[in-house]
Amino acid sequence: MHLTLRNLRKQYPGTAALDGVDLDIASGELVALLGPSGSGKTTLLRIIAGLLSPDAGEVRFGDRDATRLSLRERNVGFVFQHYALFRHMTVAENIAFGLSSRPRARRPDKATIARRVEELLQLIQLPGYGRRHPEQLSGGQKQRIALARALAIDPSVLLLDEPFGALDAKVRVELRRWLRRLHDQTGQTTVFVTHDQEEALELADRVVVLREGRIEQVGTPDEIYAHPASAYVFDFIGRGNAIRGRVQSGVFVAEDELGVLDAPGVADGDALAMFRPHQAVRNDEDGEGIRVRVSGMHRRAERITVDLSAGGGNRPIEWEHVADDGLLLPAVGESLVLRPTRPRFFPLSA
Ligand SMILES: Nc1ncnc2c1ncn2[C@@H]1O[C@H](COP(=O)(O)OP(=O)(O)OP(=O)(O)O)[C@@H](O)[C@H]1O
Repeated sequence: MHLTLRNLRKQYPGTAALDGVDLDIASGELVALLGPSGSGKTTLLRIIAGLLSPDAGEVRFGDRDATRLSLRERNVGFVFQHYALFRHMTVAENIAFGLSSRPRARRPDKATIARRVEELLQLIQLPGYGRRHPEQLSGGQKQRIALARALAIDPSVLLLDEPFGALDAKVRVELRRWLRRLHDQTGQTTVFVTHDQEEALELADRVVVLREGRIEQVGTPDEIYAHPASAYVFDFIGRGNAIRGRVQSGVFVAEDELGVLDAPGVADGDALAMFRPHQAVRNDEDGEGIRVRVSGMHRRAERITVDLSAGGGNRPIEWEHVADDGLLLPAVGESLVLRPTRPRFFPLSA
């Protein structure tokens, strides 16, 4: 099932939760909606689900205009952040719910439902859990059951609203890999909401970055990471350093005479130079780079971060290394020139 979203708008008093969203989602794609709190992710997901009506715009499921259809009529599977399992029901009854609550004419018989439940328990790798009750499950298991329940109805599209948001970090990582494998098996069109960029980049075929109710960029994880369309995306997608300055004839001159960087092909004007903490080298010889002073150093697992400051201490810069025995680190207090190996330049509007 492919989805087409056209010019979706949703206004709340004082806030445009969605301000003209256009998006095409191909059949079988796993798309992540990524953005900070308040950027409109949940509003968009709920409009796709039919839980919320847009003020304007169109939602198409395949060739069908679904804008005014209910959740049930759209036949979507939905998983919320907080396990919405029915506590008084067994796992099997929970998974069966969407099928067993159908009107009699469309309800499969008991044996068919039982077979489907068994299939789904296998698929989510929890065979034999059918008789348990939700309180006998871990948080991660509950979310897998919630997913099985959403899949039971053979949904046209699977919609997941921060499904792993309430789980601890290690379980989250395991579950997102598991979800990716499951998706590769089922090929189910899936839209996944997250504010965690690592989760989006690891899981999705394509990532949609939202900002204040608009789409800032859509692309594969590699495109989004390597070619962020704006300083906003660069910043949101990973850690980054930023230096203000001005580009003139292919050279970026950092403000306050902090240094210069080659900026071939970049348009003249005020700009922000951004680079990742691990994409920089020391370059005291030929002068291209930013003059900095080492203000501190800390180690996190296998990584060492050197804290630098440029221009009298008010511009912190992080320079990250993977620790290895031969590494020659500068001393705290030392001055050096740091050359970003892959800087990106974004125009600064006045
Ligand atoms: N029922 C509502 N009434 C008023 N404003 C709302 C309502 N629902 C959402 N909003 C506003 O719309 C904007 C988008 O909200 P939305 O929940 O879609 O963001 P989000 O990206 O999902 O955020 P989060 O990650 O915090 O869930 C926010 O500014 C929010 O305050």
